[in-house]
Amino acid sequence: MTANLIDGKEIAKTTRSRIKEDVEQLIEQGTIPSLTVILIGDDPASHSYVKGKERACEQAGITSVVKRHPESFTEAELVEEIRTLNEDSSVHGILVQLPLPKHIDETVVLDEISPHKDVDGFHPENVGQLLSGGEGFVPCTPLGIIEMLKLTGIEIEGKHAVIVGRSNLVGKPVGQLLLNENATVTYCHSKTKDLYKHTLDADILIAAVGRPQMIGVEGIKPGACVIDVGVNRVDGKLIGDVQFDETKEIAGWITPVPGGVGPMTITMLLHNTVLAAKRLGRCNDRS
Ligand SMILES: NC(=O)C1=CN([C@@H]2O[C@H](COP(=O)(O)OP(=O)(O)OC[C@H]3O[C@@H](n4cnc5c(N)ncnc54)[C@H](OP(=O)(O)O)[C@@H]3O)[C@@H](O)[C@H]2O)C=CC1
Ligand SMILES: Nc1nc(=O)c2c([nH]1)NC[C@@H]1CN(c3ccc(C(=O)N[C@@H](CCC(=O)O)C(=O)O)cc3)C=[N+]21
Repeated sequence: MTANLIDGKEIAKTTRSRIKEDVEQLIEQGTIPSLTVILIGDDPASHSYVKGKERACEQAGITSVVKRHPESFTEAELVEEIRTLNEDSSVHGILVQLPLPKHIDETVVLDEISPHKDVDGFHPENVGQLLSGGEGFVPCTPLGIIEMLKLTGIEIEGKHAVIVGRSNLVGKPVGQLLLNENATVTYCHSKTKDLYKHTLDADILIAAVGRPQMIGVEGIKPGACVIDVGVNRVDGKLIGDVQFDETKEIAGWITPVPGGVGPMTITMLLHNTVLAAKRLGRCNDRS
């Protein structure tokens, strides 16, 4: 059997044209959705991701502003900048590109972003909303994964979802979303013993580790849906966390890298920015 490919690029394209219509409607009503990205330091990968975000905003009609700062930018300066953006009613979404330089405390910074503008969904208030089933912002990569599964028609309810990776950015929130969709969820991580014992039972396997091709075909249940979140640059090429060529022969569904989860992450950033603009617009109407 050869797996069906989940074409993230194509799904992202369709979803982005829907978002663009929403943006046009908002603009007619007098609101131009706007995202500000803060980027510190000169990590080439971060600069390249941010470029991708800028391009996607432009195509969707969303205003994007990138504040680029040198590695020496201080935590106090960053907090001050975030406070100014929180107060600025023309800014709907704020994103601080991670990772931050070592001298800046990520928790301090992420807590400072207004939860109403936190389009990454990293603020504790939004994390709490995700746990309690509230209406906060959901992190983009996990949201993109669920959207892909739904639009592809893959059933989640009652399925065993196994997640390899438990980061705040991807692993934990994607598990919570799958649980909210009535999957049975297992988390694996670096201390997990006998990893494949767990992954071999996965109907839906989410690989979010950041180690090139660490999950081999021997860890895949035939017919499973395999979502590869890993983006690893090896010899100038992008490689996922799953051994794609072998796995695609036995899996039911698989996402490629590149062209899988990545384009959906950016699409959900656009989605969250539009959502923030709609919600903040409503607040301003009331005041
Ligand atoms: N496509 C996209 O849109 C995005 C892709 N990514 C990519 O996804 C990958 C993961 O990102 P992120 O979650 O931020 O990474 P982190 O480094 O924050 O987390 C990695 C996780 O993998 C676990 N892990 C490490 N080694 C092993 C092992 N040998 N066996 C099992 N688990 C292991 C860690 O366990 P422990 O907690 O015990 O340390 C940790 O929970 C990266 O390649 C990143 O580039 C990230 C965001 C968006
Ligand atoms: N505050 C914050 N929010 C994030 O969401 C965030 C972050 N920091 N730091 C880094 C990670 C990583 N990430 C990716 C986004 C898009 C692609 C993506 O579009 N990838 C393309 C390939 C792009 C390329 O060619 O380089 C693909 O997989 O097809 C990948 C990775 C978001 N992250």
